[in-house]
Amino acid sequence: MIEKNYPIPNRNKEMGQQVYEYINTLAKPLGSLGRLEEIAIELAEMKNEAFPSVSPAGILVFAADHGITEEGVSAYPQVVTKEMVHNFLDGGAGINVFGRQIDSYINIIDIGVANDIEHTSLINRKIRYGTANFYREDAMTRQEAERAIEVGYEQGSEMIKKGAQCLILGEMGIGNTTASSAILAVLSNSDVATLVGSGTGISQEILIHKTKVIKQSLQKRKPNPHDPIDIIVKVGGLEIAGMAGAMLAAATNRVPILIDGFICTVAALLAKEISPNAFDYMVATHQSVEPGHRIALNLLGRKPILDLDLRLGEGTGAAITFPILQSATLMLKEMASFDSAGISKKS
Ligand SMILES: O=C(O)c1ccc[n+]([C@@H]2O[C@H](COP(=O)([O-])O)[C@@H](O)[C@H]2O)c1
Ligand SMILES: Cc1cc2nc[nH]c2cc1C
Repeated sequence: MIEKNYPIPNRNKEMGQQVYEYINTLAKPLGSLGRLEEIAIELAEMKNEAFPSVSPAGILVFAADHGITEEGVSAYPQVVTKEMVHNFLDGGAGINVFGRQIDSYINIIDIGVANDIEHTSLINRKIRYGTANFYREDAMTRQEAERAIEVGYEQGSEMIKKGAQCLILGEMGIGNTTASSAILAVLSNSDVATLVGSGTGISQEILIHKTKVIKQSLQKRKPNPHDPIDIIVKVGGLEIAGMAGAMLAAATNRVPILIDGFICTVAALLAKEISPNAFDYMVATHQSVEPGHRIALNLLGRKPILDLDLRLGEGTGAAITFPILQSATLMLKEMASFDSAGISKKS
């Protein structure tokens, strides 16, 4: 069913144990840096390094359109995807601001926007001009779904070659909460109504309509819950598949994956379905307002670090959380020990 195997190494638990013991020598009450200590251990296990670094981060924003927008499921018109890509390229979007704040690399990738975009900084890897309307037909072909994962893998690998020490995956795609909700309903085998949300901000009336559209689409398309590629083919999104591919590249290279909001977490679930080991490299950064995000994170098995009522996407929540990961690595690198600082130990 899955044509490609990804050689993802296991996290090094022995390294984790070593770092745990080292943290206990630092000049602070035992365990007093709480989850920061857990994060430091996890990063050390992922990178197989006692003093891991997450700087610089590499941000990849995958942009694509969704044919399902024809059914009136978003608060904004499809053309906003293209307009926001221009905004990313001009440096004015939320992710640009937070990306600059953390001195990251940032690449904007057109993996399936419905319009042509001319810009020297744009990475044009367009697979098709938006997905098909999955209420009426499959979103894409199997070849396109596999290609989207491959493009993501290539983009992730390139960013890592450039020197990124962790990847932040972001997305832009009007209508992609509808695709993500459909994917999550299949993967979690739950009722659509329990996980669907207002995305960019639709009314209660449109939310009921969106729920119906997803339910009926799933009845018609019948995605195979055991075949992640088939789920992408039937109800997926090109940017969602691209993010999953980039996550597989990160995991293959022992690079931590900073998972953003609802759409990104659904991509993480797909990556985990494709290659379960990828899970070892995933850090859930924040809890989005979108109701399906809680379900997606539970299914993934990761606890988010922040809860700031965000629902923007683009990778913004992950970029905002990045300094916390950086704090964990600096704790390891720079804190003095009881011995070096001449501090008396616990009596
Ligand atoms: O990341 C999230 O949790 C999130 C939650 C709601 C909306 N979004 C963003 O909003 C867009 C999709 O919303 P919609 O209503 O058009 O499906 C898409 O561009 C996402 O980046 C993102
Ligand atoms: C303006 C705008 C910016 C976005 N960024 C991610 N999704 C978005 C949706 C809209 C509508």
